[in-house]
Amino acid sequence: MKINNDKTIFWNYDKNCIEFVEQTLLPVQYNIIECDRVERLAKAIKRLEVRGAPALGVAGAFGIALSCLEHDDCNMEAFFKLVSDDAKYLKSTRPTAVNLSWGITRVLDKIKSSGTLKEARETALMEAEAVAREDEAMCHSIGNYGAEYLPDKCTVLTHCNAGALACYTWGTALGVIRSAVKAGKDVSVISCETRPLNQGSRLTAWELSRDNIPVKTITDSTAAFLMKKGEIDAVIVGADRITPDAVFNKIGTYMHAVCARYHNIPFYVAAPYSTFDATGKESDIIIEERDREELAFCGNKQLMPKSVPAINYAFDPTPMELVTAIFTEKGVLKPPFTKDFPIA
Ligand SMILES: CSC[C@@H](O)[C@@H](O)C(=O)COP(=O)(O)O
Repeated sequence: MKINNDKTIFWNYDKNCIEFVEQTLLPVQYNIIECDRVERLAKAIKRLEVRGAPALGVAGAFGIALSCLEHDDCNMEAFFKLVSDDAKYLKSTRPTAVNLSWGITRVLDKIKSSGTLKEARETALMEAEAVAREDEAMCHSIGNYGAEYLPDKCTVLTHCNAGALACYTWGTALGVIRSAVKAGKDVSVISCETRPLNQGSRLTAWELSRDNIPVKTITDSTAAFLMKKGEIDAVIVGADRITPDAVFNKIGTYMHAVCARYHNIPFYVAAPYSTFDATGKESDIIIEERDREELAFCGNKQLMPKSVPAINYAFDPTPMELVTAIFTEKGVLKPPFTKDFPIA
Protein backbone atom coordinates (compact mmCIF):
# COMPACT_ATOMS: atom_id res chain seq x y z
CA MET A 1 0.00 0.00 0.00
CA LYS A 2 1.61 3.28 -1.10
CA ILE A 3 0.93 6.22 1.21
CA ASN A 4 2.03 9.52 -0.19
CA ASN A 5 0.71 11.97 2.33
CA ASP A 6 0.23 12.20 6.07
CA LYS A 7 -2.64 14.68 5.74
CA THR A 8 -6.23 13.44 5.79
CA ILE A 9 -7.75 16.29 3.79
CA PHE A 10 -6.02 19.09 1.93
CA TRP A 11 -6.28 21.46 -1.03
CA ASN A 12 -4.72 20.57 -4.38
CA TYR A 13 -3.51 23.91 -5.81
CA ASP A 14 -2.75 22.46 -9.26
CA LYS A 15 -6.25 21.14 -9.80
CA ASN A 16 -8.08 23.58 -7.52
CA CYS A 17 -9.94 20.91 -5.62
CA ILE A 18 -10.07 19.14 -2.27
CA GLU A 19 -8.27 15.84 -1.84
CA PHE A 20 -9.04 13.45 0.98
CA VAL A 21 -8.24 9.94 2.14
CA GLU A 22 -11.27 7.71 1.44
CA GLN A 23 -11.71 6.17 4.88
CA THR A 24 -14.41 3.61 4.10
CA LEU A 25 -11.84 1.61 2.10
CA LEU A 26 -9.24 1.35 4.86
CA PRO A 27 -7.46 -0.78 6.00
CA VAL A 28 -7.56 -2.67 2.68
CA GLN A 29 -7.11 0.19 0.26
CA TYR A 30 -5.54 3.62 0.64
CA ASN A 31 -7.13 5.89 -1.95
CA ILE A 32 -7.01 9.65 -2.29
CA ILE A 33 -10.13 11.17 -3.82
CA GLU A 34 -10.16 14.40 -5.80
CA CYS A 35 -13.30 16.35 -5.01
CA ASP A 36 -14.25 19.44 -6.99
CA ARG A 37 -17.99 19.69 -6.22
CA VAL A 38 -19.82 20.57 -3.01
CA GLU A 39 -22.30 17.79 -3.79
CA ARG A 40 -19.48 15.23 -3.86
CA LEU A 41 -18.10 16.55 -0.57
CA ALA A 42 -21.53 16.28 1.05
CA LYS A 43 -21.76 12.67 -0.09
CA ALA A 44 -18.28 11.95 1.27
CA ILE A 45 -19.23 13.38 4.67
CA LYS A 46 -22.52 11.43 4.82
CA ARG A 47 -20.82 8.17 3.83
CA LEU A 48 -17.96 8.76 6.34
CA GLU A 49 -15.35 8.82 3.59
CA VAL A 50 -14.23 11.89 5.54
CA ARG A 51 -15.06 11.72 9.23
CA GLY A 52 -13.93 12.66 12.73
CA ALA A 53 -14.79 16.01 14.25
CA PRO A 54 -11.65 18.09 13.51
CA ALA A 55 -11.36 16.64 9.97
CA LEU A 56 -14.99 17.63 9.41
CA GLY A 57 -14.10 21.18 10.51
CA VAL A 58 -11.37 21.27 7.86
CA ALA A 59 -13.70 19.66 5.30
CA GLY A 60 -16.39 22.27 5.99
CA ALA A 61 -13.87 25.10 5.65
CA PHE A 62 -12.50 23.79 2.33
CA GLY A 63 -16.10 23.08 1.29
CA ILE A 64 -16.84 26.79 1.36
CA ALA A 65 -13.70 27.47 -0.68
CA LEU A 66 -15.03 24.92 -3.19
CA SER A 67 -18.46 26.53 -3.19
CA CYS A 68 -16.88 29.92 -3.97
CA LEU A 69 -15.26 28.38 -7.04
CA GLU A 70 -18.41 26.64 -8.19
CA HIS A 71 -20.51 29.78 -8.42
CA ASP A 72 -19.58 32.37 -11.01
CA ASP A 73 -21.49 34.19 -13.63
CA CYS A 74 -23.59 35.99 -11.03
CA ASN A 75 -23.55 39.24 -9.07
CA MET A 76 -22.19 39.36 -5.52
CA GLU A 77 -25.61 39.22 -3.91
CA ALA A 78 -26.56 36.07 -5.81
CA PHE A 79 -23.10 34.64 -5.14
CA PHE A 80 -23.42 35.05 -1.36
CA LYS A 81 -26.89 33.50 -1.46
CA LEU A 82 -25.62 30.43 -3.36
CA VAL A 83 -22.62 30.00 -1.07
CA SER A 84 -24.75 30.28 2.07
CA ASP A 85 -27.19 27.70 0.62
CA ASP A 86 -24.21 25.36 0.15
CA ALA A 87 -23.12 26.12 3.71
CA LYS A 88 -26.56 25.16 5.06
CA TYR A 89 -26.54 21.99 2.99
CA LEU A 90 -23.06 20.96 4.14
CA LYS A 91 -23.94 21.67 7.78
CA SER A 92 -26.98 19.40 7.52
CA THR A 93 -24.92 16.37 6.48
CA ARG A 94 -23.86 15.56 10.06
CA PRO A 95 -25.73 17.34 12.85
CA THR A 96 -23.89 16.24 16.02
CA ALA A 97 -20.24 17.02 15.24
CA VAL A 98 -20.00 20.73 15.98
CA ASN A 99 -16.67 21.26 14.19
CA LEU A 100 -18.32 20.86 10.79
CA SER A 101 -20.57 23.84 11.25
CA TRP A 102 -17.80 25.73 13.10
CA GLY A 103 -15.40 25.38 10.11
CA ILE A 104 -18.11 26.38 7.64
CA THR A 105 -19.22 29.43 9.64
CA ARG A 106 -15.65 30.59 10.19
CA VAL A 107 -14.92 30.76 6.43
CA LEU A 108 -18.36 32.13 5.60
CA ASP A 109 -17.90 34.99 8.09
CA LYS A 110 -14.49 35.79 6.65
CA ILE A 111 -15.71 36.25 3.06
CA LYS A 112 -18.76 38.36 3.97
CA SER A 113 -17.02 41.67 3.31
CA SER A 114 -15.44 40.61 -0.02
CA GLY A 115 -16.19 43.03 -2.84
CA THR A 116 -15.38 40.71 -5.76
CA LEU A 117 -15.61 37.01 -6.57
CA LYS A 118 -11.84 36.86 -6.83
CA GLU A 119 -11.42 38.37 -3.38
CA ALA A 120 -14.01 35.99 -1.87
CA ARG A 121 -12.33 32.96 -3.42
CA GLU A 122 -8.86 33.91 -2.25
CA THR A 123 -10.09 34.80 1.22
CA ALA A 124 -12.04 31.56 1.56
CA LEU A 125 -9.09 29.41 0.59
CA MET A 126 -6.69 31.31 2.86
CA GLU A 127 -9.05 30.94 5.81
CA ALA A 128 -9.64 27.25 5.12
CA GLU A 129 -5.86 26.69 5.01
CA ALA A 130 -5.61 28.51 8.34
CA VAL A 131 -8.24 26.16 9.83
CA ALA A 132 -6.19 23.17 8.62
CA ARG A 133 -2.83 24.48 9.86
CA GLU A 134 -4.28 25.49 13.22
CA ASP A 135 -5.78 22.03 13.59
CA GLU A 136 -2.33 20.49 13.24
CA ALA A 137 -0.85 22.85 15.84
CA MET A 138 -3.80 22.24 18.19
CA CYS A 139 -3.43 18.48 17.99
CA HIS A 140 0.25 18.67 18.91
CA SER A 141 -0.52 20.95 21.82
CA ILE A 142 -3.37 18.69 23.05
CA GLY A 143 -0.97 15.77 22.72
CA ASN A 144 1.73 17.42 24.80
CA TYR A 145 -0.66 18.40 27.60
CA GLY A 146 -2.29 14.97 27.67
CA ALA A 147 0.97 13.00 27.52
CA GLU A 148 1.93 14.36 30.95
CA TYR A 149 -1.02 12.46 32.42
CA LEU A 150 0.07 9.04 31.20
CA PRO A 151 2.32 6.89 33.39
CA ASP A 152 5.74 5.93 31.94
CA LYS A 153 4.40 2.47 31.15
CA CYS A 154 0.68 2.04 30.54
CA THR A 155 -2.14 0.55 28.51
CA VAL A 156 -4.71 2.99 27.17
CA LEU A 157 -8.16 2.05 25.92
CA THR A 158 -9.62 4.17 23.14
CA HIS A 159 -12.90 4.06 21.24
CA CYS A 160 -13.58 4.91 17.60
CA ASN A 161 -10.83 6.80 15.78
CA ALA A 162 -9.62 10.10 17.16
CA GLY A 163 -6.37 9.91 15.26
CA ALA A 164 -4.70 11.57 12.28
CA LEU A 165 -7.53 10.31 10.08
CA ALA A 166 -10.06 12.18 12.21
CA CYS A 167 -8.09 15.43 12.03
CA TYR A 168 -5.86 17.24 9.53
CA THR A 169 -3.04 15.10 10.95
CA TRP A 170 -1.62 13.71 14.28
CA GLY A 171 -4.95 13.29 16.12
CA THR A 172 -6.51 14.22 19.47
CA ALA A 173 -6.81 11.06 21.60
CA LEU A 174 -4.22 9.30 19.44
CA GLY A 175 -2.26 12.56 19.42
CA VAL A 176 -1.89 12.19 23.20
CA ILE A 177 -0.65 8.64 22.72
CA ARG A 178 1.74 9.69 19.92
CA SER A 179 3.11 12.56 22.03
CA ALA A 180 3.60 10.24 25.02
CA VAL A 181 5.47 7.72 22.85
CA LYS A 182 7.57 10.55 21.40
CA ALA A 183 8.43 11.59 24.96
CA GLY A 184 9.80 8.10 25.58
CA LYS A 185 6.82 6.52 27.35
CA ASP A 186 5.95 2.89 26.83
CA VAL A 187 2.30 3.02 25.76
CA SER A 188 0.20 0.13 24.46
CA VAL A 189 -3.27 0.66 23.09
CA ILE A 190 -6.49 -1.30 23.27
CA SER A 191 -8.62 -0.22 20.35
CA CYS A 192 -12.33 -0.99 20.66
CA GLU A 193 -13.60 -2.14 17.27
CA THR A 194 -16.45 0.42 17.46
CA ARG A 195 -19.46 -1.22 15.90
CA PRO A 196 -21.13 -0.84 13.51
CA LEU A 197 -18.65 0.91 11.20
CA ASN A 198 -15.51 -0.29 12.94
CA GLN A 199 -13.54 2.94 13.02
CA GLY A 200 -11.50 1.40 15.85
CA SER A 201 -10.52 -1.88 14.23
CA ARG A 202 -10.20 -0.45 10.71
CA LEU A 203 -8.69 2.99 11.31
CA THR A 204 -7.17 3.25 14.81
CA ALA A 205 -5.48 -0.14 14.52
CA TRP A 206 -4.22 0.77 11.03
CA GLU A 207 -2.84 4.15 12.08
CA LEU A 208 -1.09 2.92 15.21
CA SER A 209 0.39 -0.17 13.62
CA ARG A 210 1.88 2.03 10.88
CA ASP A 211 3.56 4.02 13.65
CA ASN A 212 4.75 0.85 15.41
CA ILE A 213 2.72 1.68 18.51
CA PRO A 214 1.56 -1.61 20.06
CA VAL A 215 -2.18 -2.00 19.52
CA LYS A 216 -4.69 -4.80 20.06
CA THR A 217 -8.32 -4.73 18.97
CA ILE A 218 -11.20 -5.92 21.14
CA THR A 219 -14.95 -6.14 20.67
CA ASP A 220 -16.59 -3.16 22.38
CA SER A 221 -18.12 -5.48 24.95
CA THR A 222 -14.71 -6.78 26.10
CA ALA A 223 -13.75 -3.41 27.62
CA ALA A 224 -15.34 -3.91 31.06
CA PHE A 225 -13.73 -7.32 31.50
CA LEU A 226 -10.26 -5.96 30.71
CA MET A 227 -10.85 -3.14 33.19
CA LYS A 228 -11.85 -5.67 35.84
CA LYS A 229 -8.70 -7.68 35.13
CA GLY A 230 -6.59 -4.55 35.77
CA GLU A 231 -5.36 -4.42 32.18
CA ILE A 232 -6.42 -0.84 31.41
CA ASP A 233 -4.65 2.14 33.03
CA ALA A 234 -6.58 4.95 31.35
CA VAL A 235 -9.31 5.62 28.79
CA ILE A 236 -8.76 8.43 26.26
CA VAL A 237 -11.38 9.39 23.68
CA GLY A 238 -12.00 12.28 21.32
CA ALA A 239 -15.25 14.26 21.15
CA ASP A 240 -17.72 15.48 18.56
CA ARG A 241 -19.27 18.13 20.76
CA ILE A 242 -18.74 19.19 24.35
CA THR A 243 -21.57 21.05 26.07
CA PRO A 244 -21.31 22.24 29.68
CA ASP A 245 -23.15 19.09 30.79
CA ALA A 246 -21.91 16.32 28.46
CA VAL A 247 -19.27 15.02 26.08
CA PHE A 248 -20.75 13.69 22.84
CA ASN A 249 -18.65 11.05 21.16
CA LYS A 250 -19.05 7.83 19.18
CA ILE A 251 -21.79 5.54 20.45
CA GLY A 252 -20.35 3.32 23.17
CA THR A 253 -18.23 6.02 24.78
CA TYR A 254 -20.73 6.47 27.62
CA MET A 255 -20.55 2.75 28.39
CA HIS A 256 -16.73 2.96 28.69
CA ALA A 257 -17.00 6.01 30.96
CA VAL A 258 -19.42 4.22 33.31
CA CYS A 259 -17.18 1.13 33.41
CA ALA A 260 -14.06 3.23 33.96
CA ARG A 261 -15.65 5.00 36.95
CA TYR A 262 -16.72 1.67 38.45
CA HIS A 263 -13.15 0.37 38.15
CA ASN A 264 -11.48 3.61 39.29
CA ILE A 265 -9.77 4.20 35.96
CA PRO A 266 -9.28 7.78 34.71
CA PHE A 267 -11.51 8.72 31.77
CA TYR A 268 -9.90 11.47 29.66
CA VAL A 269 -11.28 13.43 26.71
CA ALA A 270 -8.95 15.09 24.17
CA ALA A 271 -10.48 17.86 22.04
CA PRO A 272 -9.79 21.35 20.69
CA TYR A 273 -11.78 24.45 21.66
CA SER A 274 -13.59 24.20 18.30
CA THR A 275 -15.41 21.13 19.67
CA PHE A 276 -16.88 23.03 22.63
CA ASP A 277 -20.45 24.26 22.44
CA ALA A 278 -20.77 26.68 25.34
CA THR A 279 -24.47 27.35 24.86
CA GLY A 280 -25.54 23.78 24.10
CA LYS A 281 -27.48 21.54 26.46
CA GLU A 282 -27.39 17.75 26.35
CA SER A 283 -31.15 17.41 25.93
CA ASP A 284 -31.23 19.83 22.95
CA ILE A 285 -28.50 18.26 20.86
CA ILE A 286 -29.59 16.22 17.86
CA ILE A 287 -28.00 12.79 17.96
CA GLU A 288 -27.38 11.57 14.46
CA GLU A 289 -29.25 8.36 13.62
CA ARG A 290 -27.92 6.33 10.75
CA ASP A 291 -29.29 3.72 8.35
CA ARG A 292 -30.47 0.34 9.54
CA GLU A 293 -28.29 -1.21 6.80
CA GLU A 294 -25.10 -0.31 8.69
CA LEU A 295 -26.18 -2.73 11.43
CA ALA A 296 -28.03 -5.23 9.32
CA PHE A 297 -25.14 -6.05 6.99
CA CYS A 298 -21.43 -6.66 7.19
CA GLY A 299 -20.40 -6.20 3.58
CA ASN A 300 -22.82 -8.49 1.75
CA LYS A 301 -23.52 -10.69 4.74
CA GLN A 302 -26.92 -10.23 6.30
CA LEU A 303 -26.71 -10.08 10.10
CA MET A 304 -30.36 -9.55 11.10
CA PRO A 305 -33.76 -10.91 10.08
CA LYS A 306 -35.22 -8.68 7.36
CA SER A 307 -38.26 -7.82 9.48
CA VAL A 308 -36.37 -6.50 12.52
CA PRO A 309 -35.85 -2.75 12.84
CA ALA A 310 -32.57 -1.36 14.22
CA ILE A 311 -31.72 1.53 16.51
CA ASN A 312 -28.52 3.02 15.12
CA TYR A 313 -27.42 6.14 16.99
CA ALA A 314 -24.01 7.42 15.91
CA PHE A 315 -23.12 9.17 19.18
CA ASP A 316 -23.95 9.21 22.88
CA PRO A 317 -23.55 11.85 25.60
CA THR A 318 -21.30 11.10 28.58
CA PRO A 319 -22.21 13.19 31.62
CA MET A 320 -19.44 15.49 32.82
CA GLU A 321 -19.36 13.84 36.24
CA LEU A 322 -17.75 10.78 34.63
CA VAL A 323 -14.95 12.80 32.98
CA THR A 324 -11.62 13.00 34.84
CA ALA A 325 -10.05 15.73 32.69
CA ILE A 326 -10.28 17.29 29.22
CA PHE A 327 -7.04 17.89 27.30
CA THR A 328 -7.32 20.97 25.09
CA GLU A 329 -4.80 22.96 23.06
CA LYS A 330 -4.75 25.61 25.78
CA GLY A 331 -4.35 23.36 28.78
CA VAL A 332 -6.10 20.74 30.87
CA LEU A 333 -9.64 21.30 32.16
CA LYS A 334 -10.66 19.64 35.38
CA PRO A 335 -13.94 19.43 37.25
CA PRO A 336 -16.01 21.48 37.72
CA PHE A 337 -15.90 21.99 33.93
CA THR A 338 -18.52 24.73 33.88
CA LYS A 339 -15.99 27.08 35.46
CA ASP A 340 -14.30 28.98 32.56
CA PHE A 341 -16.08 26.82 29.96
CA PRO A 342 -14.12 27.30 26.70
CA ILE A 343 -15.55 29.36 23.84
CA ALA A 344 -14.02 28.66 20.40
C1 LIG B 1 -10.77 13.51 16.92
S1 LIG B 1 -12.19 12.78 16.41
C2 LIG B 1 -13.34 12.70 17.71
C3 LIG B 1 -14.61 12.11 17.26
O1 LIG B 1 -15.01 12.72 16.08
C4 LIG B 1 -14.50 10.58 17.07
O2 LIG B 1 -14.20 10.00 18.30
C5 LIG B 1 -15.81 10.09 16.55
O3 LIG B 1 -16.72 9.81 17.30
C6 LIG B 1 -15.95 10.04 15.10
O4 LIG B 1 -17.19 9.55 14.67
P1 LIG B 1 -17.43 9.35 13.11
O5 LIG B 1 -18.84 8.89 13.03
O6 LIG B 1 -16.46 8.32 12.65
O7 LIG B 1 -17.22 10.69 12.46
